[in-house]
Amino acid sequence: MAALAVLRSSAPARLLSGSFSVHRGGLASWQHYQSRRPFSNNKILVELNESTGVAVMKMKSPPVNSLSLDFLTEFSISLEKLEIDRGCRGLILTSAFPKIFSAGLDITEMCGKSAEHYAAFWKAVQEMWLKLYGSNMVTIAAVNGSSPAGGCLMAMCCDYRIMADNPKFAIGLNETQLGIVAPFWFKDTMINIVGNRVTEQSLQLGQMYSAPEAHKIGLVDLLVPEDKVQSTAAAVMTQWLSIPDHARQLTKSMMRKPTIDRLVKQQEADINNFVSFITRDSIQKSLQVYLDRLKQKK
Ligand SMILES: CCCCCCCCCC/C=C\CC(=O)SCCNC(=O)CCNC(=O)[C@H](O)C(C)(C)COP(=O)(O)OP(=O)(O)OC[C@H]1O[C@@H](n2cnc3c(N)ncnc32)[C@H](O)[C@@H]1OP(=O)(O)O
Repeated sequence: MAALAVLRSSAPARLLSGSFSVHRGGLASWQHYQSRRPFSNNKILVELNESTGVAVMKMKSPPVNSLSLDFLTEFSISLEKLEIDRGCRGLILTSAFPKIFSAGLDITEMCGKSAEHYAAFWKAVQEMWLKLYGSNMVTIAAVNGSSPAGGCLMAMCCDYRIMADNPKFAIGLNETQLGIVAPFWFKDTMINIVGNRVTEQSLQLGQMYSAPEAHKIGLVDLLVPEDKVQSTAAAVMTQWLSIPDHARQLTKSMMRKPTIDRLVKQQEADINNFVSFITRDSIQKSLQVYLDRLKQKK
């Protein structure tokens, strides 16, 4: 968080516009952030409304917004651009697809690859979490579909979660169902929202909650009809933005810094843990079985 605060205060918006090709239009128009990365397929669509200072980030990586290395890299770059843009105070994170917010980490990135690949992938997951959980902006997740594991983590990083009121949509940290273990910073993020007891049970059972259940345990803050998710997110954003930025940001930092610092202090060790865990034969087998089941379910 401190690092992001420094970035924000030291990088003038003029520099950002020049470096990253941010095109600004009239007051009422939406701005499109174009990524220049050659490997980018534009898996993330960002629209910044200059008059409100609110950006809507839509995840658009078919079929299910799984978090691949490319996706995570593009996500972190997009987020950093917004973070250093003084014209942007709030971020609404949502999905371009009805029914799926995000399927979580891309399981194919964790199967049959090299140790170097796993290390790079895990670093990208860490960076996504550090940037989103540590953001100075007001962040609201407009959860318009199911959101298991890494998808749930993304939503949990936000300041407020609004979910479509559909019992078919599920959210939760289901890692144990895949035979893997949510790392301590996933666990800490969840504890900070729903407390220790609910987190312990959820993580051990790999529990997925329907939208109404998630609301009941406080994992999501508000349920609204599917067609009202975006408009409600915008209305809630207006409320949050009525608080002076400096006071809200310092309060957010005070609440989240200890959790963030815990990972920052052991980022390398956490990558090594991940690599040695994911390269075990038994874990590779579990993931492959899970993936095969997913593909066969049709
Ligand atoms: C000691 C401590 C050490 C710590 C070590 C750390 C260990 C690792 C920790 C990892 C942390 C987080 C893990 C994750 O995030 S794992 C991902 C978990 N996600 C899931 O379980 C979701 C699985 N997907 C679904 O449930 C469904 O797909 C859906 C999202 C509900 C959507 O359903 P649908 O019916 O609309 O679509 P479906 O036909 O199922 O899927 C379409 C195609 O997409 C493929 N797919 C789905 N999810 C993923 C995914 N997460 N990764 C890769 N691919 C995915 C699916 O296989 C279909 O493919 P195809 O069309 O058949 O080819």
